[in-house]
Amino acid sequence: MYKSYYVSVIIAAAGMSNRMGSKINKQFIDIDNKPILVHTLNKFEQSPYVDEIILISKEQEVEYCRKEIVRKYGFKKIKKIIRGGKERQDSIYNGILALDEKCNIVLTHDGARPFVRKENIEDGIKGVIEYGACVIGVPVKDTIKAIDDENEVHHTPKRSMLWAAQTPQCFWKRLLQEGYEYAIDEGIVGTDDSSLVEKVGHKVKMIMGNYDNIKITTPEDLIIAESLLKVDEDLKVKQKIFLKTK
Ligand SMILES: Nc1ccn([C@@H]2O[C@H](COP(=O)(O)OP(=O)(O)OP(=O)(O)O)[C@@H](O)[C@H]2O)c(=O)n1
Ligand SMILES: C[C@](O)(CO)[C@H](O)COP(=O)(O)O
Repeated sequence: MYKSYYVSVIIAAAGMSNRMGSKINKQFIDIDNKPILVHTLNKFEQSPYVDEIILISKEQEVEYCRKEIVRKYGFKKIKKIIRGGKERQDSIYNGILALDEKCNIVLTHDGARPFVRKENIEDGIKGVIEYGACVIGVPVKDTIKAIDDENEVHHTPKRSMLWAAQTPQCFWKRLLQEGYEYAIDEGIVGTDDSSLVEKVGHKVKMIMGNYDNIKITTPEDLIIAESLLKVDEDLKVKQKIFLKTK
């Protein structure tokens, strides 16, 4: 369907895992007997719309990723393993510099979001073709308060206008590059890729994702992750029983 496009995915896996407090990079922790990062990479490897994956890793983990992730699990679409930088933004920028010259659509994704669905990947690519830039996200469920330096509530934004941004975040390559170059020139640091593209003045469309596309950040997220996998397994068993009885 998208054969005239070359879709690259940058997977950021070079963080410090400070909030997880784990001795090893949180992305190497097993859930359902496989590292979190392997679950994430599988989703993109299996998408027929993805042409290449650029994996961003800490310098001292590049060899580990090559042997224990790429070779061991037989990933074919991972074309390069690139070292990350201090912030997520620096890591993604290193990935942008390493993209194949044929690339015209880029999806950025957190290695720590293993529950991305194939529909999110497809919706993201469609979103780029239609709008130029889009982010997968979900409407927030809590009431959000903006606070001041004294921790006093400054104001309460209207909840119906608030969405939580997830990844994948998806762009024409030239828009993403423009956003990142502008951020470097102006010294802007954002917590996601979209915010940099927004700063240049480009419109970014928000696309409905799923509440289970969590970013594994703190220890309790591991418990949630195991439960989500169990729900997945239960569903598969139910589907098999359903198909057998049909
Ligand atoms: N310099 C960095 C920082 C983050 N990431 C990646 O970006 C994703 C989202 O970041 P986050 O969940 O915040 O991971 P960490 O930075 O590792 O977490 P913490 O802030 O708790 O240290 C993760 O997959 C992480 O590995 C990265 O590639 N390079
Ligand atoms: C990109 C992101 O996952 C969107 O929710 C998020 O902003 C990453 O932030 P973090 O500070 O690296 O957790």
